[in-house]
Amino acid sequence: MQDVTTLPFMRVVTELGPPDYFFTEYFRVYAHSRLIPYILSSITENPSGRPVFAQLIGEDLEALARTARELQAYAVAGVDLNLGCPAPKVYKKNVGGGLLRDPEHVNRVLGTLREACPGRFTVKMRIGFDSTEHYETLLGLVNKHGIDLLSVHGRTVKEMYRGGVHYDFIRQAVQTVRCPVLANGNITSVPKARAVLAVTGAAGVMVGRSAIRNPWIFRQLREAAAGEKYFRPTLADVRDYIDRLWQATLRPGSPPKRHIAYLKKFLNFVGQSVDPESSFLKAMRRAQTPDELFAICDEHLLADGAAERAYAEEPYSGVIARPNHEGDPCEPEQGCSL
Ligand SMILES: Cc1cc2nc3c(=O)[nH]c(=O)nc-3n(C[C@H](O)[C@H](O)[C@H](O)COP(=O)(O)O)c2cc1C
Repeated sequence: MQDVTTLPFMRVVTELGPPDYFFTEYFRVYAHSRLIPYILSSITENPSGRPVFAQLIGEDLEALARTARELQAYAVAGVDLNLGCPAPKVYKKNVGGGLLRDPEHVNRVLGTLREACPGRFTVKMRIGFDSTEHYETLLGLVNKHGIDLLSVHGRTVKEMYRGGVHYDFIRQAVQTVRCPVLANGNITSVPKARAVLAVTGAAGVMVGRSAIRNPWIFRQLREAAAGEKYFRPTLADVRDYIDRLWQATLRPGSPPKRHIAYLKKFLNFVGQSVDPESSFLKAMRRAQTPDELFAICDEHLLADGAAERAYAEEPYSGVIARPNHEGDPCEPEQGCSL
């Protein structure tokens, strides 16, 4: 995820229980693009010991092939193509989710990247742009080009992040393609993952936003899959997570105000499971200094017996991470805002 699954966040998740695989935020690929060093560092300095796939977004065949070849010099588990980003600035350039309107060009892109990737070549896609009319054709292309792994976010681009996820379409992918499929979209907890795996028959799940809210989710999923009682964090664990995030994302010389703003993006998700009245969220959004922010965290997560309270497994209903900012999580020109 853009501006989230950075090296510092990978470090924190690694400490708390990493996923089986990571996917980098995407490298933008165009005629004169270069591999961006800070994204590359999540591959070269990957602290997790888990495989990491390098994700690309683009539509220029020559540039995609060149980039895929360049990546072979690094310890990547494979190259992943983004066919899902719903940000208008992105899809208007006919990349990410925008490419789903043009299966013929997807065919060329997949053919080019398949040829350029001697190792694994994987695809992350939504189920269509504004309808699912090309979905079957796109799944056929996944088979035609021998894609090694397909992750499906069960919404169209135009649906952004609204409404339910169409898990029946993920099931259709599982029944159609020859490679393993990861189900993506609103995998919020162990019970939700179990339900989605049962409905879709997918080989696994891909977790996005819930990893920000609940970085223990990968550990929980692994423990549950092994038939063990899985870890249930308390609010004290959440307080510790916030400390880790703060430390990991500190940049020398960066003004505290900027750092607070960055951390608040994460806390917007974290707050969804702290209390049903959004008291923590409302308070932390007002914090101006690190001292204020940490005092608010202490008050809501540690004081008066809060420390031992369970962190809710699901987000509280009606507690939203990004009020007045529906959809559009990616503003790649400015970096990405959550
Ligand atoms: C802030 C943010 C950044 C994202 N960046 C990417 C990205 O770079 N590549 C990608 O494939 N998906 C990206 N996504 C989409 C997620 O990977 C995922 O498909 C989507 O959020 C639905 O899954 P979830 O309900 O588990 O979050 C991003 C999502 C968010 C919220």
